[in-house]
Amino acid sequence: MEKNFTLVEIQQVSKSYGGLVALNNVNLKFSAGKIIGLLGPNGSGKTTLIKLLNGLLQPEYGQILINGRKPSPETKQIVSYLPDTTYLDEHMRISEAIDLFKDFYADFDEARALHLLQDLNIELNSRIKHLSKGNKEKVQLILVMSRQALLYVLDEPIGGVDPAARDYILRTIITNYSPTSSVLISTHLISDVEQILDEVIFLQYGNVIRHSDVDDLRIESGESIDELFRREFKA
Ligand SMILES: Nc1ncnc2c1ncn2[C@@H]1O[C@H](COP(=O)(O)OP(=O)(O)OP(=O)(O)O)[C@@H](O)[C@H]1O
Repeated sequence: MEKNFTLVEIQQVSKSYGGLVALNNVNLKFSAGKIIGLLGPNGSGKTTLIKLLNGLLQPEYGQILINGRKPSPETKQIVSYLPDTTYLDEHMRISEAIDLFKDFYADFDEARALHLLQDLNIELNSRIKHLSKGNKEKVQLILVMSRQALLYVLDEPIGGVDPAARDYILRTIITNYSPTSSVLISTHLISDVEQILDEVIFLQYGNVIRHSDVDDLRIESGESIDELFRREFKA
């Protein structure tokens, strides 16, 4: 598969909850080999877009294609998704969660997961429910990033993680993904994450107001992405 082929196409997608428009005619294309930041104020539609990509919600209008296919059980085999809530059974031990991922995903790299857990001093025998909030997040992210997926979709991956571990995790994200895969990261921790981003999407009231190359945007605005975000979305 070539680098720079279109991995994800979001075509004229709208989604409402009752009368509230959460996404309004969203058009986006993601190429392979990119780390893309999905940024926007609270309630701008980031999680809604992520749930649509993962087939947890259906668009009212438009369509989404991932590697040419609509979100489905087939695309789950190529999309590795970190939700914004705990997805593991809290009673499980970490070793059991690893077994679960091994059973579920043919692309799961157990050796990689074990190596990352060891680097972050996380005990395999611990039960998920006994972990601190930050360590729980680390475990979930490690499992998701240990798949050899085509698309990683990470909804707020480092909110509860301490700054030192954040840097380690961000480095892990850069070194893990291959030139044919892409990473979509939704986050409010822009200054931490912007160092690894290739592209950025700004959402506001369900509309895409920017989708730009990060270096171009920095040169054009003379600001960091964090500064630009704060200025554009000033309350
Ligand atoms: N299940 C739901 N039922 C009704 N409204 C919803 C539901 N989920 C989201 N919304 C509304 O849709 C809009 C977009 O929400 P969404 O969670 O996608 O935003 P977000 O950008 O991820 O926000 P945050 O940064 O706070 O996580 C908001 O106005 C929210 O209140």
